[in-house]
Amino acid sequence: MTSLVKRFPRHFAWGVATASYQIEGAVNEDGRGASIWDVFSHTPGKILHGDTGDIACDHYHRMREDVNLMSQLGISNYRFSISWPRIFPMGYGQKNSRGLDFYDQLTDQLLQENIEPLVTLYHWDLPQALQEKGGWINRDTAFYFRDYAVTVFDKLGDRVHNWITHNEPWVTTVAGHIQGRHAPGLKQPNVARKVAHHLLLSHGLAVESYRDMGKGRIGITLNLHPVYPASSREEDLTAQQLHDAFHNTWFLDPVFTGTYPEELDEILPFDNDFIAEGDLNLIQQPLDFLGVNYYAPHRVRWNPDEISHASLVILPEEPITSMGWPVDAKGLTDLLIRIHYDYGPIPIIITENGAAYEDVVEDGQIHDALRQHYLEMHWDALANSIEQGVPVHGYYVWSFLDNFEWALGYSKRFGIVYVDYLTQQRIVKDSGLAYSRFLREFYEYH
Ligand SMILES: OC[C@@H]1[C@@H](O)[C@H](O)[C@@H](O)c2nc(CNc3ccccc3)cn21
Repeated sequence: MTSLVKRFPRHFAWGVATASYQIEGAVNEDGRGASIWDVFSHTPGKILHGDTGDIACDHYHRMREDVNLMSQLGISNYRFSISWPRIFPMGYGQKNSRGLDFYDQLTDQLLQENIEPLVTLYHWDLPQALQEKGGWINRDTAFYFRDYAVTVFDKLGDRVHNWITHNEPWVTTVAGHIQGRHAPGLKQPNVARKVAHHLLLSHGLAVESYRDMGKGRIGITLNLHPVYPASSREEDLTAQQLHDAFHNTWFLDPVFTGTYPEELDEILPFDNDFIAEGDLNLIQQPLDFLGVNYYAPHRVRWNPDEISHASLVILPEEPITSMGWPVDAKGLTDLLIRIHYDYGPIPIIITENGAAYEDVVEDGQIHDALRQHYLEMHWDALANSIEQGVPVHGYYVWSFLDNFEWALGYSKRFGIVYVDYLTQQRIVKDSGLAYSRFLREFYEYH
């Protein structure tokens, strides 16, 4: 392990990540408005076991304890998201000062513990009031997002200098509007291109506003996968191209080149009546970094019945996590090198990487060797990327705490800290202790 710390630059930002709806709870407190995830999780049949984020990790009431635990573990960077409906219960208009106060106090607590905040403005919890006006299908939502971002920049921008506009707009678009397995639960492929465009437009508007207000760094986080063909057959190579457009270049291209990939039109044709003059220039705002959420590669075979014309292939004997995702750290290196050579030397931050496994509490401990091994393999792959010239500036474990895993509720645990949801007790897992030891070695070496 010690040799690993030498392979990362001195100012590399090691951290942990969470998201508001997944950990906060307190959904009806201090003036918070409803989000689309409150509505979705309370809709029968949408979430495994009928779980909701009503309480989650009760982080809204345990914030100081949680920040203190990060500090005890030697964590010096924390990525969290802000709940838009805590700030604007109706999505726009009347601000909720008690909602702003929570994030103000969280920021101050982090800085007191010498933990650098990385703030995500949108991690899927759209105010329900905006969904009732069309949500991301409505172009107005992009401008409401800009106004929300400006309000948060104004409140926290003197102390928060690292910002992410959106977490995984692909998931909001596809899981939320095509597959229906995420909020708002729509199955309308014909609106997907418009939803993605409005999400990207809101990103560009927020970045443009930040350039007038702030002196820090701002980027976007995309969930990206290297895409490998299952064979060298022509149809599998075609599947690779279309799947890559659907999962990766649909969002990478507009953000970095101001264009949409032509391959996408084969699988999601659209009449571009929703693209206004200047939109793509706005979306292509220069960024300070690209956030990459990496969990696993995609190996694909041709399947015209799938929207991307590709099905995922899991090789026999290939190790998988309890999400069914392959464990392949080299995929991270392959992905970062591709981004670097296709989109230029944009600084990269791994804003999420982690694994869910079945955790068992034994004598008050959790011996999660598989998760620890997963993480260490990916740190090695990240070092390989840096050694091959990719400017990686940070890495955030998903997640600090076990939390509400969207449609899977509390059935999947990604945390390096175990949460007993009956008692809200936090127990640092072996992977969390290993991370702490690694961080200590890193800071001692540098
Ligand atoms: O699933 C684990 C995490 C999730 O808890 C985070 O909120 C989210 O940002 C997140 N993104 C991925 C990777 N992308 C993905 C999204 C939907 C289905 C499968 C993978 C994993 N995760």
